[in-house]
Amino acid sequence: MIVEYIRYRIDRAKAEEFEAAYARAAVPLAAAPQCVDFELSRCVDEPECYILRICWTSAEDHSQGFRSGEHFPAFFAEIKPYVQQIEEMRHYERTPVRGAGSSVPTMYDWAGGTEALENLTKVFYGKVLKDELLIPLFEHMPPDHPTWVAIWLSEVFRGPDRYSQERGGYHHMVRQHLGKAITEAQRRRWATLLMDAADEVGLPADPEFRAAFASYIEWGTRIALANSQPGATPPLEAPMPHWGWGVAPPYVPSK
Ligand code: HEM
Repeated sequence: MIVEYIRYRIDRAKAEEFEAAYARAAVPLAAAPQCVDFELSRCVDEPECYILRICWTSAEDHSQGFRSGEHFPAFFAEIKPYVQQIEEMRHYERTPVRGAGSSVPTMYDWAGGTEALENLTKVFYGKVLKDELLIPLFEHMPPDHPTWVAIWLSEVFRGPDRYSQERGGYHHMVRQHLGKAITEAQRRRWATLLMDAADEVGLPADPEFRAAFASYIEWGTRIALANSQPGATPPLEAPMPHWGWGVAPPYVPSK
């Protein structure tokens, strides 16, 4: 992916016209398969200055694919009158320095932290040990298993990285599922009992949290099942997965 920055200096009297032209140009831009996303911002301190950021799948895709593609003529027709006002138009490579801020709470905090997740797994494994489909897999589990799963979930949901620091991270976890030959019926029961436990211990029940939580559990259980099949050779080293809110961040009423 490559980021293109285009800086404009637009006469204040033309600002409204310029923004309207870009709103129209956004339609063919959004339709172009080479375009990842884009955003036009106006400078608060110097309102004549605008910056357009466009992420392209690659510099070549932009210069060759988009410019000779079917969406370019409609895009260019709208912005052509402003080409003379461009002060900079260049591609930038992204660096690894990036991240999310803390304006949105982590799923870990929203869930209630380690205590809430430990409570969840305690109640959950109580159910597992009474379930005839799951007992064969878990009857010999060590007593601290629920705690370690809670510590894993805490780290996945952006809480403390204790599973990595104290247990061996992804490398340790992935090996626990190898050779277990988990069936689809067992996977589904595992996920269902976890959701029952979430209700029972009062994990936040808002649609946003439960949707994000369930999506991790669906993903994780499917991976556990795949990794557990006879002959499966999953990578034994990989970064710790982290899960966020996805398309629906938590609903916080405005004050
Ligand atoms: C999101 C899904 C899942 C997560 C996050 C998860 C997490 C974990 C973790 C962290 C461990 C190692 C705990 C430790 O460090 O001691 C583990 C072990 C294990 N998991 Fe999972 N797991 C998932 C899905 C499943 C499913 C679907 C099954 C079977 C239906 C399963 C069966 C097991 C078993 C049998 C062990 C070994 C228990 C033992 O030590 O005897 N897991 N899991």
